[in-house]
Amino acid sequence: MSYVIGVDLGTSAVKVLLVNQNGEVVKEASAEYPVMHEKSGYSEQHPEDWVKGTFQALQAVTSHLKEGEKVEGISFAGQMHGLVMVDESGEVIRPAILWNDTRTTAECQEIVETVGQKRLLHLTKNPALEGFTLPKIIWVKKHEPQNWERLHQFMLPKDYVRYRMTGKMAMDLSDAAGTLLLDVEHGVWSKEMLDAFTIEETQCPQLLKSVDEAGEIMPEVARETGLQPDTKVFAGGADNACGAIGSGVLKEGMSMCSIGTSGVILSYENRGNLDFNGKVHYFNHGVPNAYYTMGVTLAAGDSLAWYKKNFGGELSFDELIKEAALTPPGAEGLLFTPYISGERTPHADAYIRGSFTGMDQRHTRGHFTRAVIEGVTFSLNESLTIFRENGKKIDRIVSIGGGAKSDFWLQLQADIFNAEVVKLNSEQGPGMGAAMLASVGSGWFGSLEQCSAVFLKEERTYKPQNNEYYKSLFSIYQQVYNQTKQLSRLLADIREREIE
Ligand SMILES: Nc1ncnc2c1ncn2[C@@H]1O[C@H](COP(=O)(O)OP(=O)(O)O)[C@@H](O)[C@H]1O
Ligand SMILES: O=C(CO)[C@@H](O)[C@H](O)COP(=O)(O)O
Repeated sequence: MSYVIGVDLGTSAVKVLLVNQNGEVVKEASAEYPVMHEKSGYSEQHPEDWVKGTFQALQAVTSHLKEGEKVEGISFAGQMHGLVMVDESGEVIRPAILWNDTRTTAECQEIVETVGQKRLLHLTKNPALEGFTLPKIIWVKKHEPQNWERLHQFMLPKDYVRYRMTGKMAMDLSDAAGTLLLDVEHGVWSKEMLDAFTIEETQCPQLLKSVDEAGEIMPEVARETGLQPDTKVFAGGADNACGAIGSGVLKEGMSMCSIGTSGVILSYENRGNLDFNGKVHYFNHGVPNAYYTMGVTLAAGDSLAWYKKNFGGELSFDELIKEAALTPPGAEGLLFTPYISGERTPHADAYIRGSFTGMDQRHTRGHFTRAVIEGVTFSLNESLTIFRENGKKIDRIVSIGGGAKSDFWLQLQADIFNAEVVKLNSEQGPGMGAAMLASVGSGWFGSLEQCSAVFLKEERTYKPQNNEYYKSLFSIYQQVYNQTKQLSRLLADIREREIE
């Protein structure tokens, strides 16, 4: 029997899937790692934790292989935008600065002042947002010149893990799109952007397509992970691009919702030369010559994880959600906004912070849990609303990520989105998408479409039931941002004050 492996280097954990030729996940393993928040708005991880976790999880799945069985190909999906800096000898220079780190508001302003908003959108298709990679590079240049001096190349998270397996530095187009240095339409590094910020092209890795081969597994890595040295390694892609592949979002008209640490509403685009005026992210797909647009909630699953850690006691996600399901829709007047790390879509605002509004004597933990889940889903509905207001017809959404483990949350998505929500045989879209890239690269299928016909199976569809009720609540939710914006600004000073 032959297999492929999909690695999803998420923010909360790395998840590794061993997949057979029928697209069945025969073994999966994961390893968690911490996120460090040294200051408000800061979010960092140690790349070594990713490598250790990935190797452990790989060992756990390969130990399942029987005599004569073989992993033919491996590929990667990864949390996007995170800045990994390596020196000439390939050593990591400082911890990675992640996608949900929002320290770079000043650098975003600098980018707009230097290039001009119109030109920036023309060149990169995207606005300057704190989470993207270029502002992080400028921040390091400015605040840590000693680290900048040492930079040989920068990479994104999954590229670093792949580099540690193959010894080759590379980046695929779908992930490079989130750096703000790529000419997204033409799929090349933008010389104008590089020159504007005096970054050498040699400091940017070689660009590959997601399906391209990206080196061979080094012998010592083969020993440590249980992979054979002749296992083919494919470039892979951004977790959302791979999530789209693993959701079957492979043609115009198809959409996905992902609730991982972040939350995403994503829609397929055939063309790379449309103008969304920076309202949504516009990136290269993992499908060759295709694109996608998406809106991002910074703390989607992360809001629930934060809430569980601080207020959930010993309860599991399932147990907490069981309590929430006993409370009525709307949590009897309790509203949550998920801005615990600031926000991206539709409010690109690093200073905004979350809120519970409407707390009442009668409210219990179940109400709070429901409010968190509803608030996150309202936030995603704001992205969906942008798409619909721009003429997209979205009445069917494939849902993936940790949030899709919960039937309650899937039904709530259908109710709030007013669309059919589809759950697939695996909620692990990015890992499945990476496995699909490896299977096409290994020659099992002629295209990702052919692969999806075999690999992806719809398990259940959730139909909207309670949309009218949620519509009125959503209009109240939409007011909270403007009503709390000024308060959040005032509180920012207190958040940032050092404790003596
Ligand atoms: N049983 C569950 N029900 C609902 N949500 C869950 C469950 N388990 C995990 N989650 C949510 O999924 C999130 C993790 O999703 P995942 O896709 O693994 O994230 P990432 O790829 O960012 O590491 C958690 O933060 C949590 O909010
Ligand atoms: O920043 C973005 C997309 O622009 C995030 O979606 C990251 O890619 C992290 O993804 P998860 O860990 O939540 O899957």
